[in-house]
Amino acid sequence: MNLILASKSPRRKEILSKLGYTFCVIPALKDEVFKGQDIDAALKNVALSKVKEVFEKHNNDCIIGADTIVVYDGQILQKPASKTEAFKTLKMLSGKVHEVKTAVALCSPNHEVVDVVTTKVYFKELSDDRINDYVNKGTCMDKAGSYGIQEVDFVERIEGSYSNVVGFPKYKVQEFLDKEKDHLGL
Ligand SMILES: Cc1cn([C@H]2C[C@H](O)[C@@H](COP(=O)(O)OP(=O)(O)OP(=O)(O)O)O2)c(=O)[nH]c1=O
Repeated sequence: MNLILASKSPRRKEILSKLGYTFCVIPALKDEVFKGQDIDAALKNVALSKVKEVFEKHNNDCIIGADTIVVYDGQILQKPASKTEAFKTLKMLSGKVHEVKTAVALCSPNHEVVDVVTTKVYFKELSDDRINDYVNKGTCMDKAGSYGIQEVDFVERIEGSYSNVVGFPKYKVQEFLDKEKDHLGL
């Protein structure tokens, strides 16, 4: 049984590699649809849909994937549609606390599992110039909440997993893959 990462995220690929796993990357292609009132349940569904899409074509393998969102004041903040939206999002998050939630999902011939990890992130007060400098670089465009914790100094402190904010909570990924290690020949 082979391990497949159902993600185009370079950060997820890097984290899984650093955990010592050998795998191939086959991103899920379907759009992410958040449905229902409960944010955690909707996020789990999105992560599961990614791994199930890839498992349909690779049903003898172990597929792991994830979906990350930022939640502020009950709002789901995904990747920005424009730099203007990114600026507005970061101005809204300035000086406030928000949550970053990542759902990790695994699907294999042996079992299917999904769980959500939440990290609280406290932002510093950010000036418009500081926000503009970051947004104009453009690297915010492929990141939930319009920022990458790994590339900004906006954060006062966090409560919870740092790797979860980046998009792949190491302890959860390890927990899920430990259950598959015999089948993965590890
Ligand atoms: C909040 C935050 C998000 N992110 C990234 C992680 C994810 O790549 C992205 C959230 O979008 P996702 O839809 O979770 O992932 P993706 O589109 O990058 O890849 P795929 O759907 O194929 O798995 O935001 C950071 O890199 N740093 C951060 O601090």
